Amino acid sequence: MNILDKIVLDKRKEVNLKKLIIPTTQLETSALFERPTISLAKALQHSDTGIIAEHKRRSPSKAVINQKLNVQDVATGYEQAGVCGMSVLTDGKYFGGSMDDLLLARASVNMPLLRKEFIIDEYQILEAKSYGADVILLIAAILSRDEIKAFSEFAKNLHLNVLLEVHNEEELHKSIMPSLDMLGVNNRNLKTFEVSLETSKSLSTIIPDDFVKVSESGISSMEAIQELKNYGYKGFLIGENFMKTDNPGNSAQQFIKSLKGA
Ligand SMILES: O=C(O)c1ccccc1NCC(=O)[C@H](O)[C@H](O)COP(=O)(O)O
Repeated sequence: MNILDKIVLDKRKEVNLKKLIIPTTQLETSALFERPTISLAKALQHSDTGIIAEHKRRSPSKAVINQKLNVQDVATGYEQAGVCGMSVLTDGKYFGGSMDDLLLARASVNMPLLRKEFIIDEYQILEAKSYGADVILLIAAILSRDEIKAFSEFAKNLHLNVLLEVHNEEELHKSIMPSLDMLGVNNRNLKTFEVSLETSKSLSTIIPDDFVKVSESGISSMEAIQELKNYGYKGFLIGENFMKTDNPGNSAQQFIKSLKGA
């Protein structure tokens, strides 16, 4: 069994258990549920850098990245650096994240927050909204077309942005639909962990112009961003490159400064 199948299997068990502890009615009546959301798609369209900075303690491909920092400091550092939005990994078993990370990030900043999760159930979308997210991620590799349609429409009804992630042509063709805001190309193959920016370049031509294009993973230089911009990318999701440092906010600030000066 590959790692993605294993993650999904664990996620189903986790979600089924969570439903017993916090019922959907409780999520829907939480204080944060009715708040207005902030659009990441709009922020990216109007940005000259397009950086979405991630909070990522560890990962299946890299084990430990940074266990020392707290999410509030990382979030405020990213906001002060001028990023367009922040991605918060909420998976505990494989990434060391939690829903509390999302909540604490929401309490600290006023920029678009993406819940980075393996979404396989509408329950997780309600959870995302009630813990302060503005955007959800849907991963084409683990969802059918019908699920992508149902989950994205469900999220749109909650005024959440939807970022749909693909890694190859087949996933892209399966996923194109009007209920998506952003199309993300993950440069990392989530089954083998191989990373290549060529994936973003080659898929760029077949992504319709109606979607904001986001390139994800393995981005660590401003040269890479400048090149990806030539392929129409507006958003750049960066995790490890910032999180492996002692001060991710500072790293993001330096990165953005050099991007703007280039
Ligand atoms: O990062 C991993 O090892 C990973 C493994 C399996 C599924 C997902 C995984 N990562 C999620 C992400 O998409 C990245 O955290 C995100 O794009 C940032 O990537 P990077 O800048 O390379 O940390």
